[in-house]
Amino acid sequence: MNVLDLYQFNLHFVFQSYTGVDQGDNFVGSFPKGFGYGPEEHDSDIGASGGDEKPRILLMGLRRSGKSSIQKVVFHKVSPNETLFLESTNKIVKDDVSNSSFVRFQIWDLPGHIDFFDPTFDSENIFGGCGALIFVIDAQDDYMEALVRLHSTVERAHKINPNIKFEIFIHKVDGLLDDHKIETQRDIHQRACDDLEDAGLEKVSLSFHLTSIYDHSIFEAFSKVVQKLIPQLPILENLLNILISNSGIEKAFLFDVVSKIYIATDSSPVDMQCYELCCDMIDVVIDISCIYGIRDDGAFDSQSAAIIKLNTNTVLYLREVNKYLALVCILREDNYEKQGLIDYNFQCFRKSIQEVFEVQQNSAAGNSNDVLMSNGIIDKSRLTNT
Ligand SMILES: Nc1nc2c(ncn2[C@@H]2O[C@H](COP(=O)(O)OP(=O)(O)OP(=O)(O)O)[C@@H](O)[C@H]2O)c(=O)[nH]1
Repeated sequence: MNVLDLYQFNLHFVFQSYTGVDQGDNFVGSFPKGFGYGPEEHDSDIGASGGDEKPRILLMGLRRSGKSSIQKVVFHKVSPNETLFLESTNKIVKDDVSNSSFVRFQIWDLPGHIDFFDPTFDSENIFGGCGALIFVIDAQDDYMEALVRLHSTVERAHKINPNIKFEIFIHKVDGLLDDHKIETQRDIHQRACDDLEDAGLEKVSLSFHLTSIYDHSIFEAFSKVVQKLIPQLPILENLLNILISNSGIEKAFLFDVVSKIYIATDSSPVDMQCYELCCDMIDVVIDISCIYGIRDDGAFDSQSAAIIKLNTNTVLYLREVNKYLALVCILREDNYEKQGLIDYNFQCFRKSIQEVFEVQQNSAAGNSNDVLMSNGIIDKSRLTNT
């Protein structure tokens, strides 16, 4: 069920600006031209060299476990039902996700049948430049074979690159009852860790996520994977903490608009319903922009903003941070009375984010990590509550 239905809210839009897109080629709900991850999808033979310095995320797992579906749903806006007809992947499929400075990486979808001992499988290159390895396990199937495969994959990958982060997606949990989900996660966790311990690899840490393409869990899990690859994460979290504590905001997410993965949030726990609500708000804003927008170079600009008042005395507040990032906040209606303060604090927040970008660029140009560390601390006095 759509979360928006649950809340039965009265919709009050305040579009301070919606500079939209050309309507000719796009129907409502689609992403406008030039507002996607781009068609840079390459097929590659096993062992072909990547030759790109962007962080790499590998999608691995047995055949039909759901790897390609995850990639298509999260990064190409394919609807979950359409994945029923996806063909099996026979080669490594590389997908370049470069839509913002914070979210720049490649996803490599590896076929389920890969043989590590095949001489054409260049594991040094494939695991060597990899930031995170997502191993997908089909929770609706017998997972014993998948666990054996997971173990050999982790063993091999860790030997080549000890810095890889291993993320286990216990996938297709939409078919399981709540109790069964928890029990499956516990069992897989236990067995996978026991296997590693037996092999003397107890120091290798695995993270587990319950996922499905039929709800927001896959976006949430991907958000967490991507966040681990963002060196500026502590700075971003700190900025969000300062923003919410000075503005009477309950929860704030910094969203990558296209994928709807959140690249940072404040340090209060993430409630799935809040996350879904914020995702739905982004969809609504894009749809409205597509219908009523007047510009053809993107759905947003720096002045774009939207406010939705729910009949639960809650306000959703969305502001564009830049072309790719949006701040989405949830706050009580009473606190929204100080809109000027929130707007002012947001401007400071946005400026600080830009500084983080600039420092990152300077750092890349000067090839100095020190620059990032020394200049990355944002001046707290810019977020004021006076
Ligand atoms: N119920 C359910 N089915 C899913 C989910 N994710 C993927 N599937 C289905 O699983 C089947 C296999 O998905 P693929 O994405 O082709 O699997 P794959 O791992 O890429 O397969 P190979 O390319 O053969 O390695 C498809 O019919 C999908 O619709 C999910 O979250 N829930």
